[in-house]
Amino acid sequence: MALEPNLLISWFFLCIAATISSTLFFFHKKPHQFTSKKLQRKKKKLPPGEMGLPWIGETMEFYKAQKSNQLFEDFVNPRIIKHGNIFKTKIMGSPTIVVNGAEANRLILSNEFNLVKSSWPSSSVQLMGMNCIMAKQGEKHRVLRGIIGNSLGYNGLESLVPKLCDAVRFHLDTEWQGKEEISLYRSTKALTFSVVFECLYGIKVELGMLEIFERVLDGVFALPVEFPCSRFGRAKKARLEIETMLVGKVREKRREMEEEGEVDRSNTTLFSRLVEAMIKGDITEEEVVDNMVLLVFAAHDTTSYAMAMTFKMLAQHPTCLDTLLQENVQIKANKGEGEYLTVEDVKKMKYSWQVVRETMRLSPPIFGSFRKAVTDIEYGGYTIPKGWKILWTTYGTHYNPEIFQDPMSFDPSRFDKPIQAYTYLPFGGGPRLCAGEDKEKTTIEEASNSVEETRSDKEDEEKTVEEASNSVEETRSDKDDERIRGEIVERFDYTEEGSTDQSNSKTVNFEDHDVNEDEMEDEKVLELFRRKNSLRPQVGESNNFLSMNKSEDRVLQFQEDTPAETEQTDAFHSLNEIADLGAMNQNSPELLEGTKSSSASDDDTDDSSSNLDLDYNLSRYYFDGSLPVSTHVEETETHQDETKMPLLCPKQPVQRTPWRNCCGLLELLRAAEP
Ligand code: HEM
Repeated sequence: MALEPNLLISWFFLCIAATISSTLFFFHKKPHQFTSKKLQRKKKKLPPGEMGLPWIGETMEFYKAQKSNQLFEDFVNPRIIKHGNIFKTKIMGSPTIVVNGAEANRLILSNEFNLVKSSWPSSSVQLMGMNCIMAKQGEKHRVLRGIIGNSLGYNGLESLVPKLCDAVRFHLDTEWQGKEEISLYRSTKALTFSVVFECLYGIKVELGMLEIFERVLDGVFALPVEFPCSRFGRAKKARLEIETMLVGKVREKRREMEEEGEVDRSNTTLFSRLVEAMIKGDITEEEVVDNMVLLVFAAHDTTSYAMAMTFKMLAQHPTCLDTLLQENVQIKANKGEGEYLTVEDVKKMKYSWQVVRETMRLSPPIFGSFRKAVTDIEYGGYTIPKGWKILWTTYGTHYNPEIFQDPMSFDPSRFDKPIQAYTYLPFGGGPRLCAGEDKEKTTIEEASNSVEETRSDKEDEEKTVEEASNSVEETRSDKDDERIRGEIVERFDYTEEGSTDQSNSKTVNFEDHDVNEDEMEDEKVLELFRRKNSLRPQVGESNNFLSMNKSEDRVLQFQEDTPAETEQTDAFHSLNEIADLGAMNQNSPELLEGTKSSSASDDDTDDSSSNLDLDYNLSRYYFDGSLPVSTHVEETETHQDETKMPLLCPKQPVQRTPWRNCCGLLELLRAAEP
């Protein structure tokens, strides 16, 4: 009992100590937390821009621009002018930051898995498959990348090149030989589709297969609403058909390979490599099938466009065509009768590759693509909040006069000089750099060469062909490719989603932010826009702008006046089911209508009278209606001596000049001479 007062005193002091320390803690800690949060919130400055209407945001403007194939010109560019190279918007429920410029490209593309992750709309993921490489992160991505990359790298190409030669030759013989009219884009599509199936998979293309795949493609950017009659519903049905077919092929291949035992490495296809990995247990059957589906689209839809545009550019630039032909003549001069091209020959096609690169600078087959921030990213004085979508574009640098002088002119020789990293991005960059870059290069160049072979049979008699130089320097692009590939392997650790490795990053914050995550998760944003052509000027190039618009208007005026155009479009409708182009399709008949009417109402069209021939020809670039009608090269960029150059019209009869060795693509260009 005597201890009681002491206990009380101790208790009393204890209470006082606790009160003081908790008060100190409260006053010391809480205000600090409060202040820092406030400061942090203050630090998070969103880029300028408008979020538009609730939920819908600026989706309507976005769709409208996309529908008229003017996504950059009508949606991105006006906002760059207003807000700068980085701006915010909201598209299809997702808050999105659009970034432009080399620095931003580097930050976003090189920090895949660290700061951002690839982010596809749910319609695309459902149609390509949850297990395709584009939807994979981390280790799974690395494994798939290894399998695909090995088949498409230069080593894999060694066995692929002869097959590509055969495929191109066969296509020219069967589809071009003796024809007076060629639908160029349809033709390149059919060619690249068969190249993927027959050369990469070793599967014979059967009648109707391309059409089924086109039905899937039609739904890739549609709203994921699955009614039997909706575009997405039709696409899903087509995907199921493909899946059933591919599962059968995969199982058959597996049986075959298991019975054979050791695989003959010299004759492996991408398909057999995928199945081999499945047998080893590295990937599943679903992964094999989904990646086969994805690769069909990734490979054929892009390459066919690049190929068609390359031929168009060559048709419009005869001096470039001559130089390209010379290069091919020289390569052929060193080949024996019936001898196949090799990867080394392809490497020598320096100028041919420059032509293709320049074409893809002006008309990149892919507009750009979307990512999603996996953490807050500080860039350019602004915060890109975690969970927001990020759209990087090829156009932000491809059309920049500070990077590419006189950006709207077609000048393959600009690739003589080194190109700054992350300014030229038709194949993307970073860990998701296109896996098929080398193969794409080879297919297009082979088409030129096969054609050249037929042409030069005749030319050989007329010309003394110089000895081809076997020591053609490795192009800068080759070195670049190697470097980038090296970067992918060495620099990027395949850390799982949400990794906080900041080695390549700018300032990175890891705090959560106020934006509703459910909203972020909405995957309905359109991604990977194939930006067709319709050349437009760069921001601030007002002189160019005017003259180009005039030029385009003239073209469009003629389109309206040219009955051939309607015929072509009609023929296209009856030819295939792709004519069922919905509102989202950039090449829809509505687009044709829309373009016509807008041109008709423009006053500038009168200026065109002095260039009727040129415009008439230009106006014929329909490519089956699958490309925008306004494909043309502006008068300003055409050399004086080229202005009367007749242009390749895929549907234009070429009877004026007899076909010499008639199956060549480039021969056709020649045949269009007046
Ligand atoms: C002109 C032709 C081509 C162009 C312009 C092109 C463009 C691109 C671009 C821009 C990307 C990156 C997308 C992104 O960052 O989200 C990409 C990725 C990819 N491409 Fe291509 N591509 C072409 C041809 C091919 C071919 C022929 C193949 C295969 C045979 C292919 C297979 C792939 C694959 C698998 C990916 C995904 C890579 C990954 O996620 O790691 N592409 N392509």
